[in-house]
Amino acid sequence: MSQFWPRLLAHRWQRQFRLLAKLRSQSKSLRTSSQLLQHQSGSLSFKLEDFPVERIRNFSIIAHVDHGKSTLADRLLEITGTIPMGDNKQVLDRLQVERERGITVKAQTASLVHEHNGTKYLLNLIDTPGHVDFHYEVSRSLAACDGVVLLVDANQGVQAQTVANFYLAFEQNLKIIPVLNKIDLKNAQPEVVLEQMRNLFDIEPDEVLKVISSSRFYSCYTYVPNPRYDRLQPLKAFVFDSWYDQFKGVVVHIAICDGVAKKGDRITYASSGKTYEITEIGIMHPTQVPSDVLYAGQVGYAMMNMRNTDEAKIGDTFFHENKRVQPLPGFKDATPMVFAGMFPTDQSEFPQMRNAIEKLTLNDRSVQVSVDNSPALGQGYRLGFLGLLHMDVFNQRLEQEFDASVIMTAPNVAYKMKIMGEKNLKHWGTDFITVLNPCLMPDPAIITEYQEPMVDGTIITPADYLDSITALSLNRRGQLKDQSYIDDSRVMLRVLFPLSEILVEFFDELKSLTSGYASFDYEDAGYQLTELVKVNFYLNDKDVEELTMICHVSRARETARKVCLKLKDTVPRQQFVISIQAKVNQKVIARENIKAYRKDVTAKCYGGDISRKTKLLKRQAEGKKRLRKIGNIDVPKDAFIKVLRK
Ligand SMILES: Nc1nc2c(ncn2[C@@H]2O[C@H](COP(=O)(O)OP(=O)(O)OP(=O)(O)O)[C@@H](O)[C@H]2O)c(=O)[nH]1
Repeated sequence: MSQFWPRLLAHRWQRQFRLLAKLRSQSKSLRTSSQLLQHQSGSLSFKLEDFPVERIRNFSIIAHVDHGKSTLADRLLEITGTIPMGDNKQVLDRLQVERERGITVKAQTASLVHEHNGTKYLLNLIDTPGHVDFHYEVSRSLAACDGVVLLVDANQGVQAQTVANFYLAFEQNLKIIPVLNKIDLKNAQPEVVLEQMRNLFDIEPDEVLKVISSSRFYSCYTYVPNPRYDRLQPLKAFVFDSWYDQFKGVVVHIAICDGVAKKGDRITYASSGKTYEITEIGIMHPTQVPSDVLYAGQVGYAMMNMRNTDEAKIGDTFFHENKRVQPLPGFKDATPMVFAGMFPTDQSEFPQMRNAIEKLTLNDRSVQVSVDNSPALGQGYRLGFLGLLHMDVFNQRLEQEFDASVIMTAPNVAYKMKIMGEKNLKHWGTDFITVLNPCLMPDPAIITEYQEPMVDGTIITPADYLDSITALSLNRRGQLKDQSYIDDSRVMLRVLFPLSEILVEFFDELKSLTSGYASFDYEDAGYQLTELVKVNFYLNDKDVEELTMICHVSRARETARKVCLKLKDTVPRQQFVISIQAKVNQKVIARENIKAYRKDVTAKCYGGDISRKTKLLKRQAEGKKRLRKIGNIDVPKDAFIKVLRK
């Protein structure tokens, strides 16, 4: 039945449905928040003034995926009476995408008060994501901390992200409190894991706290040093996160270094010189609770009637108007690894999509945004992400939090190319260009050198799988750099991979080869010389630009064949034969044919009902508007997406 519905109606209906689902999920999370707020009676039961820096502890919980960070945060919130005791599960994972996927994608802050040996402490804890794609969140959070709790699962042991997170904290000179978690599990091997920690991090077994569901954890914050700031100095506040609240506008997360910030204060941002009035200020307890004031060493949120989302620059410093202080160094920009085009499903929705992207990137500064245009998909953006999961989550958040309906093209990496010829140098403005969009790759005749992005991969695996992992790595053009045992039966491998080789299905293959026992993490390793080709696709000799791709010489034929087959399945038959070809430098490397088919929409109308025939022909004409004409071939717009999606 639905195939006879006008598409627009179906599209509207889908949007309505999404909106309804969104409202339902919002009211659910509002219920949870209001329960929490009721528990807090809407105000704080303590005074922030009573917490000088000596009685403040700011720390992050860091670990590999699923090692128990959010659960530990739940227990701490309960033990300190911040939330009622009960069946609390990952309370700080507030986003719908986090609840649905069961992973943390956004670092979340909570301030709590706990009494230890007769002294009350103000704890500010940050629950961080574990997945490599969100490591920017972790590194940003560490800027507001003096220490970290490094959690290790006693069953799984040290994993690839444990190593990455350890070094992140180590390089920032933070106090590391090692905690062995899940020691209640039947298969827990605390002795083996302690040995791994000694081998890899030089941490002695007696330095490690052993906990079951965090029951003994609460006292470990006493090992975190207190912040070294001064309440009596002029105000210096550091902005380490920001987000857009539908009702309240732009909200910033701040760490007060020196001085005191109060509601009504006029403050100036170091980077823009713009001045605002603080309209609300408070702490996350664990939801926003106004306190009207924040003192040196404390962490909280503030609102200041910003008109544009780009005014809340993460990494910025603010101070009292006319009382300028030396700003803090800020953050290094994230280096995007994967790029993809993003277009509205309907061009008339471009303004809504732009608005949604602006608001969401306020909460996720690791996304790089530039304007893009495609002949088939219209006006849109080219976005840079830290990985495929990051790209997927961003897409889902756009739909769930902003009701934006978007199309994403296939992901690609950024290649570098050296070009020659004076005319070309003038045209490009440089002899070394970065190509983010394969369509914009110059003619290979003027390219003298190709470079592709590389990553340093860390794989931790039981030794039994060593041979199959080595074979997989070689098949992905990996170069084995190092191999060492971290205990009697587990090995850590360092492999240099071309980034393009680990983007698609590598992780899944690794997991299935090792029955889920291997873990993988990677970091940027610069660029390396390579051999690349541009593959163009043609339908009856017409170039289909949006399918153009750049790949390694050795991969061209296999990739081209896959895309041709997918096109054959996706492009509807027409009244003539369609030839599909993939070419490199005008040489055909793969081809398929789609047989002719004569479609007569009026065929089912026997008899002479002319009005029915006219109606069918009119509907067919309307349908053509949604088609992209390539030469004389009508291709539905979603056919590209189906082909581009791997
Ligand atoms: N048996 C046992 N299970 C635990 C313990 N701590 C956490 N878990 C379980 O481990 C799973 C993962 O816990 P999370 O707290 O979501 O892990 P996480 O590190 O926050 O996960 P990401 O945010 O996705 O990286 C959940 O099913 C928890 O119930 C523990 O001490 N013992």
